[in-house]
This record gives sequence, structure tokens and C-alpha cells, in this order.
Amino acid sequence: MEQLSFFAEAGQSKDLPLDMLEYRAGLFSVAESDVFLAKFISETPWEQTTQKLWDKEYLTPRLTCWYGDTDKILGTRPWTPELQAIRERVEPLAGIRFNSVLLNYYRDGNDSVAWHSDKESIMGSQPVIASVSFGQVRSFDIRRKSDHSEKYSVRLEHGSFCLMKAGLQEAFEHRIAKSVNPMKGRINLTFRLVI
Ligand SMILES: O=C(O)CCC(=O)C(=O)O
Ligand SMILES: [Fe+2]
Repeated sequence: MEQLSFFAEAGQSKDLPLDMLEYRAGLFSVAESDVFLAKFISETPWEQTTQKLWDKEYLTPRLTCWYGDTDKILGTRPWTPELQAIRERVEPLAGIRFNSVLLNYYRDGNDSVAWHSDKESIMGSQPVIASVSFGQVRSFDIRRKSDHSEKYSVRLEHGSFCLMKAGLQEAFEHRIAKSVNPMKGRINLTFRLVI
């Protein structure tokens, strides 16, 4: 079973490995972010996939949907005007042209993503991933794979931008822990370049 967070909601770690992770609050205004949040929640064709753990199938504890260049990436839905607009705002900050985006919907504090790194071979070994969050502030926890005691936490705020730079996926894993505190809905977008 997934652990509850030991440092979620505790605030921003002061000593983030900035060479690998960049955080920027307020990339989108509160007004813009409110519109995006409501629109994504109500208009996305959300799916709940299953994952296998010790030979047993579990429902993934969040809803997801993939968008992207449909001619290149199988199983993606075509870019919407909102997703295009957000992509255009993050690309100059990331220095990358992304061709896909994964939407995650955390409905409440029970929804989460367990420790993992995003290093699928389809993204190359040193992927750069741009993350945009709307809605409920949740803690994004990071820990070093070779030493779990080295850990950090970033509160991803409404309208914020977080860049996972080259090298982060190799050396660190990340998660959004469940929370016992009352939590409203949160949307996260991770822009990725599938090669
Ligand atoms: O929700 C988040 O902030 C992170 C999502 C994530 O790690 C992923 O989709 O791979
Ligand atoms: Fe991830």
C-alpha cells in the first residue's frame, strides 16, 4: 500500500536541486487558471486505467487522458485550443517543442501517483518534462533513488509551472502522495516529447 505523505503540505523545500528542477508560481493568472480548471474537469474524456501489482489488477487512483500529435503517437487525442495555448506558454520556458501531454485528474485527497520516474524509452534517456498544475495545491515529493533520505517537496500551486530538467528522471523519483486533509480537485498536465 502506498504511504501517506510524511512531509506533504509542509511547504517548499529550501534546497531543491535547481539544476534538475525549476518551479515558477503564477505562470497563469488566477482568472485564467480558474477557467482552465473548470474546463478540463468537465470537458476531458477521462479514463481510469488499471495497473497490475503482484499479479492483481488495481484501479489507478486518478483519472487520465493523453493528447498529442495523433499521426505520430498512437492512442492520443488531438490537441484542443486550450492545450495548444498552454503548450505555447511552456515551450519557451522549456526550450523544447512538445508533441504530447498527459492530463491527470486528482479528484480528492485519495487520488495520488506512487513513487516513479518518467523514463520510458520512447522519451529518450534524459527527458525534459514540463508540468502545469491547476486547482488544489498538492505536494510534489522527490527523492534520490540511491538514497531515499535525500528528499524534497514542492507545493504545486494553482497556475504554476514546474520543469523537470534533463537528468532528474535518472537520479530521482517523484510522487503525489495521498492526503488525509480535505482536498478539492486538481489537474496536472505533463508535456512530453515522444521521439
Ligand atoms: O501530478 C503531478 O504533479 C505529477 C504527475 C506525474 O508524475 C506523471 O504524470 O508522471
Ligand atoms: Fe511523473
